[in-house]
Amino acid sequence: MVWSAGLTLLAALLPPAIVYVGKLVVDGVLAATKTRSEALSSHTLWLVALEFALVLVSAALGRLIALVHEVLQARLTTATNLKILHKALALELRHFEDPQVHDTMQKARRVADSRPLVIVVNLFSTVQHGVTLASYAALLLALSPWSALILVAASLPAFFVEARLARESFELHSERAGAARRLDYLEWLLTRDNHAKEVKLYGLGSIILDRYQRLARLFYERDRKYERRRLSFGLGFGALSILAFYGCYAFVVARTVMGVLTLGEMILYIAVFRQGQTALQATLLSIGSVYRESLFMSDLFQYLAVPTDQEGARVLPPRSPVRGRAQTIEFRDVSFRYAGQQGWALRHVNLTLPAGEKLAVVGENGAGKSTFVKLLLRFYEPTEGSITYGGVDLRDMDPGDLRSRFSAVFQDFVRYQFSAADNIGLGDTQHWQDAARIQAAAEKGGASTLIESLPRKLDTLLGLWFESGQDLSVGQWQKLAVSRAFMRDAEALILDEPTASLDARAEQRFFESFRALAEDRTALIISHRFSTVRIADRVVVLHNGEIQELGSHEELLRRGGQYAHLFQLHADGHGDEPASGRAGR
Ligand SMILES: Nc1ncnc2c1ncn2[C@@H]1O[C@H](COP(=O)(O)OP(=O)(O)OP(=O)(O)O)[C@@H](O)[C@H]1O
Repeated sequence: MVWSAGLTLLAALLPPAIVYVGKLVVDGVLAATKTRSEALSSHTLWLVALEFALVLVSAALGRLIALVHEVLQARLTTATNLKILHKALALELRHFEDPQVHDTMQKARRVADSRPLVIVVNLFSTVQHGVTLASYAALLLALSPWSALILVAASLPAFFVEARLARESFELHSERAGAARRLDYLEWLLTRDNHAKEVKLYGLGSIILDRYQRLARLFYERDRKYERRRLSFGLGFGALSILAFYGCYAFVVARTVMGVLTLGEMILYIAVFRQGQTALQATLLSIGSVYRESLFMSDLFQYLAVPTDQEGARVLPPRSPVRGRAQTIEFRDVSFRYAGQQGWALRHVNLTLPAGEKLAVVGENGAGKSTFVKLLLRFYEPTEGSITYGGVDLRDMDPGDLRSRFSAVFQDFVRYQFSAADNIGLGDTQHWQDAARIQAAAEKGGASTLIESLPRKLDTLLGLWFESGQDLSVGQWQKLAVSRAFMRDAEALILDEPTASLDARAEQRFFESFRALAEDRTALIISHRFSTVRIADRVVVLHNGEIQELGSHEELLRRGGQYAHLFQLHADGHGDEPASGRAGR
């Protein structure tokens, strides 16, 4: 920035100096031809050399400034992107599920690439052109204050129109942020590997492409209309400034013919007027540009200002149950409604999980199982009621502290396109490079045979996104996700359909070892599979967000309610014996 400022200031002073030396040259030539003086002509030649040197420096300065700006651009873009990413890390889950926040984030990311630099550069060039302009103005005022006034008056309307168009362009962009995101989505659908199968099988290409084209055409039409308006204004006001220039030109020529001005002065004034006009327009354009870009930058600031302080603890210092052992978890009359939704996702949930209990959560699609987990991890707060962990209200705990006590295998676990070691190690950021721990976790998660079969064992890069990556089957990825969950020495485990993609043998092994692996940790298992559910101490059946039944597998079977009914259906469909004796415990 300092380099840019210094060089820009220097560059600002050069054009008037060059013009002035040009005037001295003309005057020198006239004087020399009149007097035929040797000394005068050699003096004039030195002036030409000086002008040459100044032009050379000016050209070099231009290149140097461009270099400084390149460097600044690279640093500014990284810095802005880092800010955006830091903010993304601070966002809460509810933000990621909010289309408005997505729009804001999208707009902020578009701003990050070039706009910050454009503002900096234009601020400097405003100063540069301003300084050049001031020096021209000083020269011009000596000729005629009127011509200076005309110069300014002829440029102002263009400036105001430019500012107005800038606002229009910004509004245009803001309006269509949602549509732009849809366009990105369609593009993403057509270009990502995991969509290719369906797109090809169902022949979706033309439908998606058609939607893309229709949206893109809409954008194009609006852009064209806007650019046409800009052009017509530009032509009109351009003609006005040419008129002003030639008016003054005629005035200066007349004064020279009358002998009031020397030829050198005439050349000086014409150059000053022409370049002054250019400098003034450039100044106004830079100001307009700073204005337009700051409108766009407001998107970035709006995104950075998305409030994320709702996650903090209610009390300071936050309360924290003793670490290192399982704690009682209690839902006290918890009801929850997603923002903007009418219906309740959970209603009057009362449930106590003693430390170390293994609880299965079952229920049909949309019953509220995932919501239950989201509340427990404090991704959301109950609309009514409260949840306690080790007797402490979750709202009084630091969310980082709370989450560090849990391990989880989510239904939509992540497939990190990193090495196999990273895929497991990232489950515990404290020890993520500890090979012995990774091996042990792989063993627990049933991934050790898989890792042995990989060409570079734990160092094998997984996924097909990068060169030499090795893709895995869904079940193999799931084994890594389960291993990742065992990386951390957690107090509680959350397993959302942990065996959904495992083969029969792997599933069997998981059941057999689950109790030993879970040890005395509290565990929450969400599943539609009754074979999985039976390894739990108790089962809670959710229905429309409410607890419908609660008890052990055997109790619920005996009760003959919804659970027994579903179990029977499942057994009929799968040839499973509804015999309680086969329960995992
Ligand atoms: N982010 C969200 N915003 C608004 N409503 C939501 C959101 N997530 C879930 N819901 C609604 O809340 C209710 C409970 O959803 P939840 O995801 O907890 O069900 P689930 O039991 O986990 O279902 P599944 O077995 O299909 O995974 C559903 O009616 C669902 O439509």
